[in-house]
Amino acid sequence: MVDINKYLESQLALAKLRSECKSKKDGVSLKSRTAADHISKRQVKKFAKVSQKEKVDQKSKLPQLELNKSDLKTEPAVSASIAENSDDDEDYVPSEDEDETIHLCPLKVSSRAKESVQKIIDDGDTSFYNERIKTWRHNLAMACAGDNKVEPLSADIRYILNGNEDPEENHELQNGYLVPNYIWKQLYKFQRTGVKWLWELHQVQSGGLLGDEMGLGKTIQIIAFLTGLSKTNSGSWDGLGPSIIVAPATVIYQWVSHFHYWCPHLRVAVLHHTGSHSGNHNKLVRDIYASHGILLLTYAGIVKYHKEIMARKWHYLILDEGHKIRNPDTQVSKLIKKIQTPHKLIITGSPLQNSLQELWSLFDFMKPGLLGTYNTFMIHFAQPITQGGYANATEMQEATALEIAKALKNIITPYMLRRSKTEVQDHIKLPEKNEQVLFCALTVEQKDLYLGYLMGSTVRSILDKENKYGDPLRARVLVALTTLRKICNHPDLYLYEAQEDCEQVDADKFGHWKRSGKMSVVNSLLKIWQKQGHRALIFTQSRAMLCILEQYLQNQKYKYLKMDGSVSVGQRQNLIRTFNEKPEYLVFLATTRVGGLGVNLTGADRVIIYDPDWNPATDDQAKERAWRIGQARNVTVYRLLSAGTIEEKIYQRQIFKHFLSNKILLDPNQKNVLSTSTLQGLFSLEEPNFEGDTETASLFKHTKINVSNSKNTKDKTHSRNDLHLKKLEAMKKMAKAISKKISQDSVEYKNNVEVKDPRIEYKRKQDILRDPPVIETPEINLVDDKETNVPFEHVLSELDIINMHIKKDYEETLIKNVLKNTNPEEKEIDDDIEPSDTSHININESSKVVTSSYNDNSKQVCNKNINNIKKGHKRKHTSLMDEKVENLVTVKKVKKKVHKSEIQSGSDDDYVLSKLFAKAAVKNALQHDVVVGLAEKEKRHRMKEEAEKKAKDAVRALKFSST
Ligand SMILES: Nc1ncnc2c1ncn2[C@@H]1O[C@H](COP(=O)(O)OP(=O)(O)OP(=O)(O)O)[C@@H](O)[C@H]1O
Repeated sequence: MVDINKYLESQLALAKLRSECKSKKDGVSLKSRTAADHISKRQVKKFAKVSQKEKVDQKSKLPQLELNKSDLKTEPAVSASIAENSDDDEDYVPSEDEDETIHLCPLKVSSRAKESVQKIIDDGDTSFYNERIKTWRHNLAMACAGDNKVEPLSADIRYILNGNEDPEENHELQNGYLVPNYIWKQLYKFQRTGVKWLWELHQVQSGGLLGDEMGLGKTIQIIAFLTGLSKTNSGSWDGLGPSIIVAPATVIYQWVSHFHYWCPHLRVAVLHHTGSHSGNHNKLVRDIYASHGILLLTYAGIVKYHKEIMARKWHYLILDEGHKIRNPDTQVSKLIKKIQTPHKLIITGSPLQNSLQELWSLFDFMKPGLLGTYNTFMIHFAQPITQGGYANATEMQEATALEIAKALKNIITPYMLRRSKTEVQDHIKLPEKNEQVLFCALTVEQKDLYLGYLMGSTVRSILDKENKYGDPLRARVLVALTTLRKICNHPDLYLYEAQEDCEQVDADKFGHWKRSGKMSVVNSLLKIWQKQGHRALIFTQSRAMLCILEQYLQNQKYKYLKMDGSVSVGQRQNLIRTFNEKPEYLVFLATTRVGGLGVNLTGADRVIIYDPDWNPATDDQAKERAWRIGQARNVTVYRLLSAGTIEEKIYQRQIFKHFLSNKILLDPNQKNVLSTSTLQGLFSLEEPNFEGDTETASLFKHTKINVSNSKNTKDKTHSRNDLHLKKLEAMKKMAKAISKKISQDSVEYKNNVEVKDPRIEYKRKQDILRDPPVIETPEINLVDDKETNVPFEHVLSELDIINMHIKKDYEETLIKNVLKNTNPEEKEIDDDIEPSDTSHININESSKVVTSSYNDNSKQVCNKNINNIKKGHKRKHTSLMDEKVENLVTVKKVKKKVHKSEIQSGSDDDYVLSKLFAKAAVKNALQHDVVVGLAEKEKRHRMKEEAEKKAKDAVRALKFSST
């Protein structure tokens, strides 16, 4: 006889298995798998194209970058050929082009960034230049005559208005070099040293690198020096001859405005299609050359106008952000090195970014031969120093690296002047800067998509040891990493790519901030900062992400300005000026590449680096836009990283590069920390360890920020917050226990009372087991929207938090159920809960009242809440819950009163962090400065002698190679 129960059981088990397989293959959802399949198919097509192109390139003998797995173990560097072919991925690919570009965003974001701003006009147009000079002379004469209402102001006019008499007065340095007093007196002491150093280099006709940290006034030092030359009637040009300054597109007009202010008599023209010159650009070059003026070009401009430029011999060639020629193989590097001039200068705050090869390229421009031939330098210097930097280096390798790094430092020191902000702090008195790395949790959707893609065919093909998928491995790695980074930023960046062309984008849902862990953090930060009166810069690598952020800012009605490649080069400086001058703008939103280099954005005192770059210098440059001369308020920088993902690996890689760079530029004894990463490691999703730390946080444990223990913290806020957290945890545990009990009770109860049919009963049991009551983690958001006069911090008791922020009224239902289904024998519900911080709920069947071991106050609140629930009273916020507005505080109308003490940056930051931790949006925070500046002086004497010998050999080899 067939046992009907057994049959049903097996059928149910089968059905369950099928449905599980269908919905969650390999632990990811169907949606995730479908998206990964779509994307992988497209990517395969792309690889085929790249592979084809590489074959063609090989045939035509174009410069090739070698591809092998060991390369990728250390860095997934990018080849130009790949960049050209991966249109969709160009956001994350280094590029020189900062000119107009298209948006890759499906949203139509109305651009409020296009403010009507006045354009800076260069001296390309001769009549305009003559007019400007006339006005300046007139104003100067008026100022000398005592009129103090002249406009526009230049440095010399201001000097007169400040009570000085003679604008022509000069300060004389050695060998008759003259610098006008109106500039000299304005320079900080270290800047004067810079001008003297430039003059020394000039006299021996040597090139040099001015490498002061970002924001210390390199531009002013160069302008002061050139002004001095123009006043010193000596040399082959009898003063200053025609000169070229090459600069990133975003800052060429910044140069114009600085020249007009500091050195109004010089003619400064922009050779770019946005410049004021009309007619033939050859004529402009001729005019500027004849008038001993300054010609400003972008790096792309060098390629465009190289024939006109190379046809002449120039007095000075200055490369602003000269690290742009760090790759010796690019066309622009090669062309720049061919321009005829005896005086070459590089200005950059990031002279060494990725590898020592870059240093070689910079010196090859400004001091050819100093570092020998490329091959000799790489073998005798770059390789041993890099090797010694890895965590798995032998003691011998470390000692050798140390000595060679010292030798290299000695060689380059005379031609490189670099001062850090710390060194000159006594002069410039910069406010404090606090820099933190926030490890943000992925949302459930992001995690699902991330894992789905990791299991997809693109990643499988990369990790396949036999590599049966064929070349190009590098292209596949790059594309896969880029895809993962998109998921980390926002799921829609990935899903949009995965969908079919004909599918419509739902503009309401697309890019919603709640679907991205990092955007949720941005949302909290901006709310808090707006209340605290801070203003923020937000940098992201990708234009599509910029678009999503812009849409978010518009939805939230924040005032912002936006700058990316689509903003005309001629308008960028004005946009920056508008932001600095108008405090009503809360946010300046920019792509790291366009807005992160060379510009002054001191209007902001908060910076968010939304996504990390492989190259730490890119992020460093961006964050320094706010923390520079001219900044009066303390600056806080947050780098956002998705915990456990590729972004953590990028950050670790950044730290390694910092060590490498510091070894040469600062301290050869820099300690190494990281091992080389593997492909396997890049394509994984790390879970936090047993202590809840992310991989990086556990590596740099000593720099971890413990909000509750932080010294500067406002004690009250923290202890209160700590209390909330503990109680929240306790409440969560309690909720779990109650829920468990309810399901048990209800099963038992129904078993006894209702159920007759064994098949129905079995099915019901299975359903409960398959779909246990969902324990919603109470999501909290401590930031309020509405206003009352109740102090913000005092409003939220722990019960309020639970009651206010739970989803779908879970807790209310839960308590109601408990009241209905209490078990007299069950006293202590949860053994895990510690007596000190918990509410051991005793359930009294007869009275059906929940009592707890809270203090009286809490008890009252609790009872009041329960009574309210019983009476069917709902809090005001429930109406919003009904509208399914999750994550928003809707409870009480609260006005955040900003305490004076909170205005101090330190406590502000701690306050902000405590909020972020409380919401569990941030898993860990590290003090970035400490991580990077970790320079334990580990002297390794044992092998010193041998290492020194190797270093001497290296220097000898280098000298030999350059003769
Ligand atoms: N001596 C000075 N007097 C007044 N302002 C100064 C002085 N030196 C620098 N500044 C101001 O400091 C800011 C930073 O200067 P600048 O842009 O030249 O820095 P930088 O070193 O070139 O930075 P970056 O490497 O980021 O390009 C500018 O706003 C500049 O006007």
